[in-house]
Amino acid sequence: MAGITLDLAHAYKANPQQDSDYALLPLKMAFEDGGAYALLGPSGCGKTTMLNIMSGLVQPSQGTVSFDGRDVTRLSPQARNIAQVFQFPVIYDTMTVAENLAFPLKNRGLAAARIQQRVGRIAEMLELSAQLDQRAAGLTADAKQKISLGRGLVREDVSAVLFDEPLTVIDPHLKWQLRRKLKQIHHELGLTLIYVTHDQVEALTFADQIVVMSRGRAVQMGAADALFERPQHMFVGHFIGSPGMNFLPARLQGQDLILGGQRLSLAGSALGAAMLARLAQLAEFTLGVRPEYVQLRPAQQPGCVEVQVSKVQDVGTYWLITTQLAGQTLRVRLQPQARPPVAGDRVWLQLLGEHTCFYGADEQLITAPEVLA
Ligand SMILES: Nc1ncnc2c1ncn2[C@@H]1O[C@H](COP(=O)(O)OP(=O)(O)OP(=O)(O)O)[C@@H](O)[C@H]1O
Repeated sequence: MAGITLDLAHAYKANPQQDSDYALLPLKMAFEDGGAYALLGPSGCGKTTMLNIMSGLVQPSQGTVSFDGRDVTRLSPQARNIAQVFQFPVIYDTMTVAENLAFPLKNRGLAAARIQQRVGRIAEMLELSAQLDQRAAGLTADAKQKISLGRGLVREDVSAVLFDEPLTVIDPHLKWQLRRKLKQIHHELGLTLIYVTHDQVEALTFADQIVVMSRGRAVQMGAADALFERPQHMFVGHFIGSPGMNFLPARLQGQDLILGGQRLSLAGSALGAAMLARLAQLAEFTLGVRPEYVQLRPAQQPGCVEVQVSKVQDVGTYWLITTQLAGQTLRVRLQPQARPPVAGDRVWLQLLGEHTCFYGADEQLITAPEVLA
């Protein structure tokens, strides 16, 4: 197992001139030995490029990759001792399940008894024990991909196991089970696992630390609660959550916040002096608040804004209320209640509180402990 450090940038084209020429903009990042990480972001943001740079399938155009402090930038995937699992099964159809799982161990020259023991353990974890003697050719796509996962996990001596959207071909119900299983396997085997996905639920279920990526940039690395509670970049607020964070342009005038043409007194609000001083330096900034933290309040309550309800949806465990404030959409998640508002109503919302975030040029202006200080 190894800790992996990246200090690099990558462009597939020669002589990159502008940000959009890079698949990965300059970044410095450390993945700890034994950690479970997800690289999360939309299609084309650079996840696979980052994974392939770690495995050695792609050489970065600038900078270095280190394993436990040793520069491995020019080493092949074999020399880096990496296991990689791809979107589609990579197995030998003519071999049995057991032979497929044993293959990476035989290649390393392990003793037969040790191979049998390890194959048995991995098969049990992935619920493949009953199929060990079957030929892979006759198995379902789901079972074949489980074998691929098993082949990735079977060796104890790898530096890391890298997964590139490994559950794409898996049936939705089994997908849910396998995600949880992978997390359990991580705890049991203690391997360094790095997992690429564009699915936030997959990332949040599997990983202890998630790297959110957007257009070649790693915009935040953090645990699920940090990404939810304190997105450091507006993209994280937008991408994580269902629906994502609300964003509204805002400015300060004296002790009042101007939001959608309405004036909110900040007297008695939860915002601390440091935050107010920072906001006062800016002509305009963006207020971010998650739909979960917007509160419905009685009319004319100080510190609240008046909005018009445009849509009310019953989403089962909560109501999703869509409202409009001076041409901006603001979504609210409400617990089911006797009399939810209806489209066309005018209601009052409290947006300010300990969970409100502020952004300038897409970046969070001030971090968690200082917001209320
Ligand atoms: N071999 C290549 N040659 C040239 N450009 C490439 C190559 N591979 C990827 N790219 C480009 O680099 C950028 C990042 O691609 P990458 O595959 O790393 O993103 P991704 O986040 O993994 O997306 P996806 O989920 O669609 O695979 C994209 O603009 C892509 O078109």
